[in-house]
Amino acid sequence: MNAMDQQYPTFRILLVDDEPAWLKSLSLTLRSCAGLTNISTCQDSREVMGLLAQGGIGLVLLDLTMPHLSGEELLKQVAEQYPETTTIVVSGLNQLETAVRCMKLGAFDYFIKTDDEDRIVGGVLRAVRMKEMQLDYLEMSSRLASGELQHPDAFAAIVTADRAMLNVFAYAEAVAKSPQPLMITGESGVGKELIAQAVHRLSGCRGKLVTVNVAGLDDTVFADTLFGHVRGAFTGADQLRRGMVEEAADGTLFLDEIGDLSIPSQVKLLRLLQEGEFFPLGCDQPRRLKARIIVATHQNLMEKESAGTFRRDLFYRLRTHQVHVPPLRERPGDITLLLDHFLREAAQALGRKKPTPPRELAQFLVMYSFPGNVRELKAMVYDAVSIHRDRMLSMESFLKAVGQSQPPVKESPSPSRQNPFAGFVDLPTFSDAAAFLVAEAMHRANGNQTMAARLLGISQPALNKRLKAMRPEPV
Ligand SMILES: Nc1ncnc2c1ncn2[C@@H]1O[C@H](COP(=O)(O)OP(=O)(O)OP(=O)(O)O)[C@@H](O)[C@H]1O
Repeated sequence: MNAMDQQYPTFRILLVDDEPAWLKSLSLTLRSCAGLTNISTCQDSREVMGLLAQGGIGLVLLDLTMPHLSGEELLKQVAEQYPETTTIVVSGLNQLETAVRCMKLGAFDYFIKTDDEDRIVGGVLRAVRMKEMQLDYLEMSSRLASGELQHPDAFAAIVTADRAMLNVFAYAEAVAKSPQPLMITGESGVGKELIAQAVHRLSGCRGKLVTVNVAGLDDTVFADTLFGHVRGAFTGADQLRRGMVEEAADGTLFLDEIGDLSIPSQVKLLRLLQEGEFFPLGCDQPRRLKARIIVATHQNLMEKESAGTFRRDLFYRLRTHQVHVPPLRERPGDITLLLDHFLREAAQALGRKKPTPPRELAQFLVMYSFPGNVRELKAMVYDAVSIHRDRMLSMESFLKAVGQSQPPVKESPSPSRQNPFAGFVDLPTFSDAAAFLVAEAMHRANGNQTMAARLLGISQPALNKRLKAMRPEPV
């Protein structure tokens, strides 16, 4: 056995045959035609199990007619003891029954030595890819199971301590190197683009991250933006235009707002993903897709697919890997962290000292639903910092922002507008009703008097007086 350069693939390919000339010519062919360099050879089939025990071998190519231990017997032993190892038979025997028996024993493929060289090379490459996908999958599963991030620095721009967000990071890291598409879903402003940037960083791709917002692009503009055109492709095309797919070569193409894509553009995108090639307008030479595709949407594509406005085949293709970023209101702990982060960032950007937020601000924000998510919080903080004058940040701009962006009260009568006493047989007294109301407001405001007073529409001193009056007399 002689070890050769350990380069590609990451696992070793072992060629087993008792004819040294065949071993030499096969390894040379695999090296020169397929770029496979991580190859070892073995002339004595009795040594194979020992070599497998040392580890690192992912694929075995074996002959059938060998002295001492036949290829078929060896195949049986490998399948039993190393089922994760892929085996390919390359035999001198052109017998259908033997081939069927080998496949039943678990061989991945069966070739005859007189087969076309291209066929053998193609079969080996198929097995290598399959093995790579298996290893990829195993690595992904173990990373997900461990829950630990190998490169937390890739997510440094994303401020969070939320468990669900950390799970999103673990998943994103696990699939970052996969060539398959990734779909990022979540409400507007939750940080989907930041996740796409982190995945690109983790992918190890040399190329750029190219972002295209596809919302509002009609089909012609979509095709031109993605695929580009050659000079003279249409009237006015006096310059060649490189499409974004080409710009993103060896990198990532991030298609934002994918839920807004028109049906004809969906067909074009599906073709790109299925065939792995595209034609710039006016060009009859296909170009290869060399970019990894990430898409994002705030829409429910499953619903769009049921309604017939999003193609099912594209939907399933795009969500090979899928990650959902939770809305900000579901991660209240992050609100305080993000408030502090944006206060520092805004103060720095505006060349001011970081203001101190009033104590009740964080509690107040936690009660807000943030329809615009982190983007909305960021805008609120920047606005407040830009207008504040004192050392202490005022609540005013936050109250105003929340008042303005709360969704309008629905048409249907809300419970608060119905008469809560209508069903009572015995009415409570005025003071009992007021005490219940005050207790409920304090509960909803998490004990914050300023907030509770706002909910009741009275001043804070007035609320304070009522609270004191409600306290039981000391005995
Ligand atoms: N966890 C976070 N930490 C720091 N900044 C964040 C975080 N999440 C979002 N942001 C900031 O909020 C803004 C919106 O984020 P981003 O553009 O990634 O959201 P999105 O989900 O892609 O929005 P849309 O659906 O509208 O495209 C950006 O300025 C981003 O930097």
